[in-house]
Amino acid sequence: MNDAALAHTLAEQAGQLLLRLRARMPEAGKALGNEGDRLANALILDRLRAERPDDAILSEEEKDDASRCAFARIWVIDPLDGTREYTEGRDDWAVHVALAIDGVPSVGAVALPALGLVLSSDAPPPLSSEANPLRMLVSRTRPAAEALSVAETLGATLLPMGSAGAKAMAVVRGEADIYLHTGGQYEWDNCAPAAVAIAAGLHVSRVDGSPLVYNCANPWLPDLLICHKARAPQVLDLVRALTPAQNPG
Ligand SMILES: Nc1ncnc2c1ncn2[C@@H]1O[C@H](COP(=O)(O)O)[C@@H](OP(=O)(O)O)[C@H]1O
Ligand SMILES: [Mg+2]
Repeated sequence: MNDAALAHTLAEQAGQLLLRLRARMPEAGKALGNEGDRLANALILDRLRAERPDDAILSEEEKDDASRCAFARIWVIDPLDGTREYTEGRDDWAVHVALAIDGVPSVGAVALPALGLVLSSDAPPPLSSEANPLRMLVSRTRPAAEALSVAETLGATLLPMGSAGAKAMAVVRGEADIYLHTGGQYEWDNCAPAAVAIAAGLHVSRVDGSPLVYNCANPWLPDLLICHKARAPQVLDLVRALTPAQNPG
């Protein structure tokens, strides 16, 4: 099985496990989230260790191992992104399985199990046109101030949604136009979404316009922009205008 097929299979299987678990204990709240994180992580990591023993792994639910920084190939895993939404019985949660090679999000699969979908970098859907007014995704629990400000300037409609994967895939699927986030995320929150969005032909970057780089010693990767390529310069300019200029002296 090639890397893309493996990512797709693991995201899909973990998603099915999470759906079955939630059907068994729908009211369990935090305990459901913890159990979902643990079981989905075990499923993905057991299989990865068996099938790709020479690759490094970074997972939200696994103790980090500093030796990973020496590896060119690293699987970056979020077994359950949008844990809060998962426990609330909502649809906006995801499973992320990505492979970064030399820091680049090269292969990825994002399962949206409650929607019965797996989006993957080897077969992304065709892009649709932007809507008018633009539709802009923000976190439903902690919308970034910069995103709210940019949305107002663009006259964009706000779409609050949980999960970085669900939001990124909403742009890939043509359900929304811009996902702009600032203030905090880790590599596992955005690596698989970035891989799928790049393969789909979207603009994917940090909010300063630089590329998202993976397998850094510190996995903190706190901001991103995903949108149509033609829209990116305008959004990046608007974010820059909000960022206080650095004082060199
Ligand atoms: N300010 C922040 N600091 C750290 N992580 C953040 C964050 N904002 C969002 N995230 C993480 O990004 C994912 C999507 O968040 P949101 O739904 O608010 O957009 C969540 O992942 P998990 O559900 O895997 O913890 C959340 O923990
Ligand atoms: Mg996450």
